[in-house]
Amino acid sequence: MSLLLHLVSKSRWALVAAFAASLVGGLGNAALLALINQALFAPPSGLARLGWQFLAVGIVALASRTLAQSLFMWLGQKAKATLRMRTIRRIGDAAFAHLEKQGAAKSLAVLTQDLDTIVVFFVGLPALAMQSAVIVGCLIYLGYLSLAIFAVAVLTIVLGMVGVRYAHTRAMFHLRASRKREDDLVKYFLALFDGAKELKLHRERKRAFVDETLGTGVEAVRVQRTRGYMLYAAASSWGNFILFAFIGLTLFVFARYIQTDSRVMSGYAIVFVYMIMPIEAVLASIPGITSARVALERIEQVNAELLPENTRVGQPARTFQTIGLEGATHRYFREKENEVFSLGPIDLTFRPGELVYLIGGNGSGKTTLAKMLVGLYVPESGHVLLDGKPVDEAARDTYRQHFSVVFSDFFLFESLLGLRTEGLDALAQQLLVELQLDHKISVKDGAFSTLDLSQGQRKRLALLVAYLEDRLFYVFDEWAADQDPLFKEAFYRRLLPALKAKGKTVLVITHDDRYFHLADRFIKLDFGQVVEQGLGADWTGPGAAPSTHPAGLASA
Ligand SMILES: Nc1ncnc2c1ncn2[C@@H]1O[C@H](COP(=O)(O)OP(=O)(O)OP(=O)(O)O)[C@@H](O)[C@H]1O
Repeated sequence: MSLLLHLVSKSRWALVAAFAASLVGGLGNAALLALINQALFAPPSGLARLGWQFLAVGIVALASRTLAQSLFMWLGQKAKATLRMRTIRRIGDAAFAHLEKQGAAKSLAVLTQDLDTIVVFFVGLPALAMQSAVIVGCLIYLGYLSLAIFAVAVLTIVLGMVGVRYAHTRAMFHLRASRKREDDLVKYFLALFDGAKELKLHRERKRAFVDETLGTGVEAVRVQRTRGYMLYAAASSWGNFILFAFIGLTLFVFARYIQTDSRVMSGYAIVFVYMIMPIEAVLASIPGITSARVALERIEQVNAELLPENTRVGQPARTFQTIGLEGATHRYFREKENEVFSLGPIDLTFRPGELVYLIGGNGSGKTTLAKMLVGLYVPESGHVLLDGKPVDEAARDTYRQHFSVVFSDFFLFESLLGLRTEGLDALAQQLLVELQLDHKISVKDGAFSTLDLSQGQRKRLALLVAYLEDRLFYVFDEWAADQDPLFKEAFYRRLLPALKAKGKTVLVITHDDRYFHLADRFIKLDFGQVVEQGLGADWTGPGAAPSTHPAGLASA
């Protein structure tokens, strides 16, 4: 709840005003009751005065109710927007390794479900505050009518609360457990889309996934939610029973022993009948409050897991002398297989204008090395070096701005975000022509007209974005893998040398051994270790003899 208090403390005056308005509204309702009771026994001459009072109190009650509802609604939406931006910022600022480990499902569940639960709670607050005020007002009126009855009423409330509290503790357990399962459900919902092809092509797989994996999860959430809400229903019935027991005892037992006149008796009757609805409403709102509490816990937990990097915003240097790794290591622990993949220790240095190929078999650690080099992974031991100096946490974000990377699992945004070059559209359009994408896409105000492209075309577009970023160090992770021979040829023979000629450092992760000789040097990885290094010209493996004959294109 501390998060909620922190949130509302920023709008504390609105909150105070909302509660005050609710209180006035609720007390106004109780005052209307008292006036009705008075009117029943007032002489005709006193009715006009009571009528005016009734009208005035009625208007005040209505106005305060409207004000309270509007304010709580406003507070609810504000809390949602603030929490949403807070979570979005947390995700944006979190270390890449944390994001990769946590996956999207947890945060997605927070950004959608949990935030909505909190708004529902706020929307329900005016009713809750007002009904509570009505109950308080009714109790005060009861106390005014008879202190003894008031004491019995308080005793009844305490008794009712003990029962509700017990049910609440049990229900909370079920609601918490069901909320935890929701994270897995969101993950499976995403898999329904991401794995649509695989599911459509295999009926048994789809059946197993939908009926067993998803079906079991959905059923488990249903069972636990139902248990939780049924406990609240039982608590609500208990509350009602206690209330009726109190009314029965007061009217039929205590009234016989306590001196009462008919005005007091009718006052009891009106107040009791009037109190039933607010008490039921308050009891009914408890599950919503609990759900909001569970939602807040999840938001706090996800935010706590996404630790922000403690980086300082600085301008990246326009040049560098060396970028490298010194004794750098990284490990992945694969829980399911109970296996560890270790990369390193790696010692490497890169200089401006160098064209380096990183080669090695599948799973040898090339992508992991690239992620460490560009500052996405922090080496578990050793360092990333910029001009011979270790890059610490504060400098890491600035360090990353040296790189432009097209990963094999790259992502394309719908526009050229963060690029403010003069004549950006024209430059992009020109590159689209060179990459033979101009018949498919156009760029207007930095936005692409479409991203519905083939994988090879999308990669060319990613290359265009990287080119426009105009960074000092380029990394391409198996870029050419999805390209046809002509583009492959253009990539290795024209584009990479052109970048090198511009003084860029280029690290190319590749399996295309027929081009290895074009590198200034190559680095070979095997099982996470550098096993071979040399000049591209000295490459003696497959494709060592450079092919410059056009016939080579066809056989690529
Ligand atoms: N996020 C991850 N969590 C756990 N293990 C991982 C993760 N990413 C990669 N690995 C494992 O680390 C090893 C190295 O992976 P990496 O992607 O660096 O290899 P690679 O040489 O780039 O392979 P490829 O040529 O197939 O792309 C592999 O065994 C892979 O299964």
